[in-house]
Amino acid sequence: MLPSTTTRILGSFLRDPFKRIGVNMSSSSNTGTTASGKRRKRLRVLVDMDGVLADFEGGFLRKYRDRYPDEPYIPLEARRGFWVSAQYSQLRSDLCEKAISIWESKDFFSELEPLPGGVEAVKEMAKMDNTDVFICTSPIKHYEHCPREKYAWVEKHFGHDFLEQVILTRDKTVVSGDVLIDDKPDILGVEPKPSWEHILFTACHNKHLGNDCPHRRLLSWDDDWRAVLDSKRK
Ligand SMILES: Cc1cn([C@H]2C[C@H](OP(=O)(O)O)[C@@H](CO)O2)c(=O)[nH]c1=O
Ligand SMILES: [Mg+2]
Repeated sequence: MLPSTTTRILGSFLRDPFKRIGVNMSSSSNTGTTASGKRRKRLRVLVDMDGVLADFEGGFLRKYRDRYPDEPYIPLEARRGFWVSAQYSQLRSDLCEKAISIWESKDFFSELEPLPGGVEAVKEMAKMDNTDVFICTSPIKHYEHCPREKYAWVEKHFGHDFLEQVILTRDKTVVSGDVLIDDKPDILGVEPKPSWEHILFTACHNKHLGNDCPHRRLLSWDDDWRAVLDSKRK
């Protein structure tokens, strides 16, 4: 049985008591109404976590150098390719294991520093009319610490209620949305045509990609993310 309108509105209020319920009520489908009476598209924004909100690369390098002070390392300016372990194994094959040991350790994900402006931007998005924001992040398969620590990170930086907005998935192509802001250049999965447009968030490992990479970019959270969202409402 379909939930009644009241149940849906109540559910939406309980999920986000700070959102203006009046706007949600006028948007039982995916549209809302502006002050001028025009229908406005309701937007679903998916925001990646590592490399977009949380500083995976910086956190990795710091802990790798602390644990293996005598081993060679790759400075962030020299990072190429999404997978850290792939580049470390090119440096010396046994460094692959050492790199992996860092993000499989307890406290790695929970202690990542926020990237500048990211938490503030997502909080602002979440308050915008006609906008639903989700943090869409992939856990590593070594699951002892990572999934719990990703939730702990969101709770620490956004508060307990925002846990409602977390999507943990290894396949982001099956998640529906209008945009996915993500630092991984190739996001593949079982769905060949994901509903979202991938906006590539610039990171040390992807900034050198030129025309090989067809996506629109956000250079940082200082870049005009509001314009990107507006472009998807039209
Ligand atoms: C192994 C590895 C993981 N990650 C991140 C990406 C995923 O998080 P996210 O989806 O939040 O970006 C997570 C699991 O792969 O760890 C990197 O960014 N670089 C790496 O080299
Ligand atoms: Mg990422």
